[in-house]
Amino acid sequence: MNFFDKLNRNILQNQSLLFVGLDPNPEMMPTRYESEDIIAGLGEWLEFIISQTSDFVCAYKPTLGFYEALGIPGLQLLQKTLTAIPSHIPVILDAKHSDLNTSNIFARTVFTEWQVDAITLSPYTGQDHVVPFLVYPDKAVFILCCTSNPGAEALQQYPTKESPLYLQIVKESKNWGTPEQLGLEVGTTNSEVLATIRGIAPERIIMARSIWAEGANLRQILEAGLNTNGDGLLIPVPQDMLGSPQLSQEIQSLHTEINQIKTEIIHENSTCSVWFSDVCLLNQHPQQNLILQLYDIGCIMFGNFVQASGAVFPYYIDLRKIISNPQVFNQVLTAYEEILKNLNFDRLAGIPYGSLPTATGLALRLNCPMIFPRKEVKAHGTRRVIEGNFHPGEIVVVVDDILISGKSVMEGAEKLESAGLNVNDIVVFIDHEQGVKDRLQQNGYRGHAVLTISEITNTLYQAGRINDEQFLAFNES
Ligand SMILES: O=c1ccn([C@@H]2O[C@H](COP(=O)(O)O)[C@@H](O)[C@H]2O)c(=O)[nH]1
Repeated sequence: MNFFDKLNRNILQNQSLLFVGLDPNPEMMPTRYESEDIIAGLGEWLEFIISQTSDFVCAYKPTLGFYEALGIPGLQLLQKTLTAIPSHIPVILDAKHSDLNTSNIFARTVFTEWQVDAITLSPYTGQDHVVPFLVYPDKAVFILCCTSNPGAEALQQYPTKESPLYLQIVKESKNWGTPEQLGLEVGTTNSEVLATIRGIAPERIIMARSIWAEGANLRQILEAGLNTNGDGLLIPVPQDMLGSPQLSQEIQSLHTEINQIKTEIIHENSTCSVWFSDVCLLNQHPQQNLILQLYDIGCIMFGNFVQASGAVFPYYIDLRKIISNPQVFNQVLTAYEEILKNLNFDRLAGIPYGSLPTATGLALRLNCPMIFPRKEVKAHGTRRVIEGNFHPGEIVVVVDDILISGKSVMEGAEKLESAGLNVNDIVVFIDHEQGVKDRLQQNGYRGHAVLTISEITNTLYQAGRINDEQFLAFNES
């Protein structure tokens, strides 16, 4: 199970957004654990913390620096701590790793040997540093966006309060990994900072830090940091509480208080009292992962977009972007392939320009000759309407990105037919619905689509990527 699912399962099971920092800090260790053997005392304390809190948290966060500071016995203690954490609870190793040169080997050690589920990283070395951690698909990273340390302000707020560096980190790091694999670490006592980050990154898990430093206003923190589904925010258990012999009771009452405020906030924010979506939250679309990735790389946009026909749609699909993301491109090709393998054809044709890379990828994968009808015929050279070799009478399957009115794909098919080729099937990635497949049928073509636009919007809504307003705008269009 991947980090994201493991985390969400614990959030649900323990009804908790709380996480516990496991810091073997001798300065914070309660006196009742003091002994000749400091490592043994710290170990007992950490085991007590885990046993008292495991029913009330969604994750643990051991801080590597505290273990390292204790030398080799400290790293042995880390192993003991990791063993003591129940295996169903995700572990976020707080390493703030920042060295590009050691990133490959460090990622391998923490994820395959220590088997932690996620790690915190410093953003300064950029995406190159993050990639070695993201090649482990079940694991995740948290990017340090800001800290509450007053001395850090000179950097974090630079160059201006309106456009500070820490917000640039949030914006930039969103391009580095999917929301399932990349979360944000936000250390702040200021709920406005949290609210601004939530506004920029509505889809990310935010791991809040330092919120208790100035006597936190829990309600403000939750209002600022929760996502539209009322989660997506991890709250630290206050450090002082971890020294208490009544830890279990204290964490339980904090847990109750948070859930109570959270319920109130969700209730207050549910502005849509009469409208119920018909999305079934239990059924996950088989292509959910791919849909979310397409959304995250900017292939699916919501807003008011004018189409070629002049009509305004509440969304725009730009599948041309997939060529810049080989991992998503590959998955898209696999989805087309699933349909193509059941069809009968001699050649494959892409509709320029958007679908030429896809058709090329499929031709290579299926070892099938490719051709394409030109969009405009050149006034010089061969003046060919169809590029590539073919024999009249052959069957050609047409591949395109999205069907809106069906005009572009049918124009392409007609050019192929006027050259003596036969087109029976048209395969697209997205069907806009509203009768376009029937229109193809009336013109003698069978239309096939990997996804319909409503499957996409339902999935995005269900996953919290789009809000009620965007979802409603789509359904009313
Ligand atoms: O969201 C969209 C809408 C349209 N396109 C482009 O238009 C054609 C499909 O439109 P028809 O009306 O079916 O001709 C499609 O091939 C795209 O090139 C788009 O990319 N995204």
